[in-house]
Amino acid sequence: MAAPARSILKASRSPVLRSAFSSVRYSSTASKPVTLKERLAELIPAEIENVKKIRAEHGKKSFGPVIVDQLYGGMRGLPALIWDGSVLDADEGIRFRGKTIPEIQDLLPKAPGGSEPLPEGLFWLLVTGEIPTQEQVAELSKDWAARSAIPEFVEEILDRCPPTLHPMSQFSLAVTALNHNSAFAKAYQDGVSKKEYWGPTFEDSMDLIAKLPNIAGRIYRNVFGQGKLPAIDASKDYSYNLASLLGFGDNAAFVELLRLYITIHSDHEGGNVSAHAGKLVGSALSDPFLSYAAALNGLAGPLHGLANQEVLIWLRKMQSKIGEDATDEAVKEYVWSTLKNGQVVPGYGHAVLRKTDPRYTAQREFALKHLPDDKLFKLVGQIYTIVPDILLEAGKAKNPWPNVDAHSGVLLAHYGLTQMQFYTVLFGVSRAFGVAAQLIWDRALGAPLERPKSYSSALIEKMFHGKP
Ligand SMILES: CC(=O)SCCNC(=O)CCNC(=O)[C@H](O)C(C)(C)COP(=O)(O)OP(=O)(O)OC[C@H]1O[C@@H](n2cnc3c(N)ncnc32)[C@H](O)[C@@H]1OP(=O)(O)O
Ligand SMILES: O=C([O-])CC(=O)C(=O)O
Repeated sequence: MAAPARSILKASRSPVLRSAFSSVRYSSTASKPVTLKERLAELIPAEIENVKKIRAEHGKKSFGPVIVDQLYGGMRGLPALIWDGSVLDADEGIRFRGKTIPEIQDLLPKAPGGSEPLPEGLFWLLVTGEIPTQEQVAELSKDWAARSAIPEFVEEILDRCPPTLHPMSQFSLAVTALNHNSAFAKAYQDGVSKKEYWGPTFEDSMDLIAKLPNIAGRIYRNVFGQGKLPAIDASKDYSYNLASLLGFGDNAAFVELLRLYITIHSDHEGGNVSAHAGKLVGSALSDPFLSYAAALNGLAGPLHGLANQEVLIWLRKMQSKIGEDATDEAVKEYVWSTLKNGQVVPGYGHAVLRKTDPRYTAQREFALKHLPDDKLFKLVGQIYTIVPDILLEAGKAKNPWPNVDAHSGVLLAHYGLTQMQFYTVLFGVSRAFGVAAQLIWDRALGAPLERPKSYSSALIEKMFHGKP
């Protein structure tokens, strides 16, 4: 993050943002840790006041002009959204509540014997701005395990899907169907006051996250014929259970990989397609299941989350064309042929980032530790030395460096999760953490219906006709 943005965060009056930099709050009662919902209930009133104050002091201040190119250019750089869980700096990459990936790897609680952060802790951090205790994280694992069962009719929906239906479409169907039991939808019908929206949103968000492993596991086993689903183990953490549902519970390194994977894919500020889709749909007071299904439909696009599937397909095609131990020259030729065919190099470039994605680096470090001799990992490393120069020479991409998707599939494939059509489902499990955290805050802070202004080209021509 750029230095001014960092100091703004540090100087923030927001109790939530400020707490990311201050010491951890522990329970006053020794026997029972403060739950996430209790902590939220403590934080919300002060944050409501804080937002009021910001709007009173700065509400009429400008971020600068909006130019016509931004309307035609996918709104790049247009300041348009509030998103509290994370902020992205073009050069440094993502910070979760002010913390870099190496910092959260260091600070968040780990599983016994593990060295990667537990995603439960990341969710706590996204929601509260605070690093939870080991006990609080263990309570969250238990809570999610207790909420993890999916209704029988959702199981039936998944079982009836043809295996040829893409796993992301199945995922979105199942998440949409969870709205059947939405606490928010019910509370709204029952006439809940606006001030209470956050409570049922919190319950739905917790249910959503908790149920995703069972949905993902069922899709994986149905589509790829991997046999019966085991039961969730209430004594284990979220990532262990997800790994177990996929059939990899006895592989400790894979479980660690999932802990890292879910943590780093969780949030990438608010303007990316999936996060924004979730927030936008949530602004109509659609419940968290409907909102997150919208996010998943965006994540399923090849320029966004599906790129992790595309990377593996591209790498495998490359290997079959030029062999496993190809020379740099052969790789260069293959990359150029991709560009000359009018295709993008998947896993490279980014709408905001302008340097190597720190999530790529975190995954590379995991690979160096656990699978340094994997052939596909070596190819990924070789490509890193080749693609940026080619993209620069081609002269179009603003960012020639790799993003998170350039590395994730290689790690999953190493442990035997080779079905790349499934990869974006795992991304979707993780991204729910960030979208859900913001949905809770949006409802707590009374975020309004989103409705930006659009213009026709004819009107733009008329507005600026004859003006320099
Ligand atoms: C989780 C995530 O969502 S991370 C991103 C995952 N997506 C990918 O990896 C797909 C490959 N990358 C891309 O397509 C792009 O870099 C995106 C979609 C991520 C960002 O798009 P933009 O913000 O429009 O990028 P940018 O401004 O650099 O694009 C300018 C031009 O360079 C091209 N370009 C950008 N990245 C690449 C690439 N990796 N390979 C080839 N061309 C590229 C764009 O297609 C565009 O071409 P055009 O002028 O003919 O339309
Ligand atoms: O930030 C973006 O535009 C894309 C995204 O979600 C990510 O990189 O994780």
